[in-house]
Amino acid sequence: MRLYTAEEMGSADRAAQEMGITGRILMERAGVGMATLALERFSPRRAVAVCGGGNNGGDGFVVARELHRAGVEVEVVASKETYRGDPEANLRALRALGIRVVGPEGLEGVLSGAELVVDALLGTGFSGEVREREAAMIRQINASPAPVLAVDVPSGVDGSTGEVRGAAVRADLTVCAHAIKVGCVVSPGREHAGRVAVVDIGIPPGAEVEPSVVLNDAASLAGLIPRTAEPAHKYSAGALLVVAGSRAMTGAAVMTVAGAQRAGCGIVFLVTAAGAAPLLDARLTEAIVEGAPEDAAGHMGEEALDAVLGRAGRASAVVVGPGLGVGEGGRRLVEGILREVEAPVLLDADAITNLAGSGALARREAPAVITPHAGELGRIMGAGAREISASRLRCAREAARRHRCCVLLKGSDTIVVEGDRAAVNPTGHVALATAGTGDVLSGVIGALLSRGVEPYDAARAGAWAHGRAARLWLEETGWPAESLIATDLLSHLPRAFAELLGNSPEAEGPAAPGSGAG
Ligand SMILES: NC(=O)C1=CN([C@@H]2O[C@H](COP(=O)(O)OP(=O)(O)OC[C@H]3O[C@@H](n4cnc5c(N)ncnc54)[C@H](OP(=O)(O)O)[C@@H]3O)[C@@H](O)[C@H]2O)[C@@H](O)CC1
Ligand SMILES: Nc1ncnc2c1ncn2[C@@H]1O[C@H](COP(=O)(O)OP(=O)(O)O)[C@@H](O)[C@H]1O
Ligand SMILES: [K+]
Repeated sequence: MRLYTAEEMGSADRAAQEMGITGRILMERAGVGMATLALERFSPRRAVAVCGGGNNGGDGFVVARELHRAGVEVEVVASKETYRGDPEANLRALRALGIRVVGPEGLEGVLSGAELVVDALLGTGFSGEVREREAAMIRQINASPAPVLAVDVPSGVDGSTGEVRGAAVRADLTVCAHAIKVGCVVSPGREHAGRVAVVDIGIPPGAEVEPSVVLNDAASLAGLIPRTAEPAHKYSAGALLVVAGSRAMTGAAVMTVAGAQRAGCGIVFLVTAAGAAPLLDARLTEAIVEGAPEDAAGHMGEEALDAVLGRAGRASAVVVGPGLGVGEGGRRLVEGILREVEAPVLLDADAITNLAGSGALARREAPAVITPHAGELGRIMGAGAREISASRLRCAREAARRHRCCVLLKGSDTIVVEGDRAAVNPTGHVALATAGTGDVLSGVIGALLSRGVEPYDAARAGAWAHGRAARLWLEETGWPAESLIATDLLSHLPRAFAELLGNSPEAEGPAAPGSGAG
């Protein structure tokens, strides 16, 4: 599925016009397609179309005309006094049909009794902060009890970034012309968009441009995860070292290791604080657990580095961080790992926090992935979680550039960035907002790294499978999303991976003796 920024959509639009498909044709098809969806999804008897002064408003005029033709009682609010070009022609058609058109001052009146509001105030031509006049209209739309269908992008949301500065429409359904706009899948825009649909507006294939952000769907991940090839042994299937846990925090290490095992690792080593090792050894039947020196707080510090490096020599990837503990010793441990370990390293949780103010990631030449949530990213970017959350795509890109690594920024829209590449994951679910799911994710991505998958692809595939596992659990149990606990993901990760691998475990048949991940 394609994602476009405003600029990319503009390029495709211009290319289409150069091929003789006029803006008027595109607008007509957009409006007709959107009206069809409005009728299908909402069956309104009374509708209001709130139309701005640009082409987004022009689309809205076409939607209004089509709804009227289908017998819906329609009223139109036109935000500008004078229109030009295609929007003007479409507005004239409304007037000729006797459809009532009022100015912004009439909005409140027409909203009462509406069964659908079509939000065509601002589209991809908008960025920055909404001016007060339009902001007041947006607040009125949001105060109306009627469902809202947003044309192309919810008004007030930056279509290229998902950023919202000030007022923005909260839609139930956003219908994008030709391609989903990036701002409809990146938070906070994502939360404003509601469900997202696309209508074909007749852009010919030759007019497509290369998108700068991709939707991390199953199709884009096809073929990226290798099966374990014969002749195989447990090391060739992927050997992961997990450096996690502290005396008072053991569950995080369990979930990271278990996530890695279910994502196909042949062997998982855990180096943990000495005080946590006996308990973790008992709980992790298949893993090889080693206790390393700990400080008075029960955290591993620089003294644990020898144990870590000893094990790292046998591992094809390393995950550091869950339950590690925060402090100066932990910082030196993480810096030592980044300096000494050649294999891909994934940093999560406290390992990221420990690097606040450190240049160790940027200095590292070998591959690295970090998997922060907004708060953790803020710590290594010298910013607050709110600042990160307001500009997620920009901040993830900036972090990847500054720290020279692959960045997976967690959230409802999990974003993966490396260099110029960026992907937004669609499988996330609110059910994942529960303690420990991030630990499972770092184990899953670590497993993929250990199996030789490139960092950017490992992060994308891991995020996809992690979200998909939650959805499979919801489908299978029928239980409320709130009841999911992180370890529930473990039993559903295999089915999520089966979908990515393209064949179910049953279809594969029983493994021959001596094959598969040990
Ligand atoms: N491209 C395509 O292929 C196709 C595009 N299509 C459609 O066109 C849309 C893009 O249309 P667009 O470029 O005319 O811009 P649009 O979103 O209507 O915004 C301009 C209006 O917003 C206003 N405005 C701006 N900033 C503001 C602010 N801060 N605060 C308040 N107001 C502000 C600005 O006001 P002005 O500055 O002019 O006073 C002007 O009135 C796109 O989303 C899709 O729906 C389809 O028809 C088919 C093919
Ligand atoms: N509302 C949400 N929708 C989708 N995914 C979410 C949501 N909230 C959290 N997640 C996902 O859940 C995981 C939480 O990770 P994290 O915050 O590190 O938790 P923990 O440290 O407790 O494991 C991340 O993968 C994140 O993307
Ligand atoms: K809109």
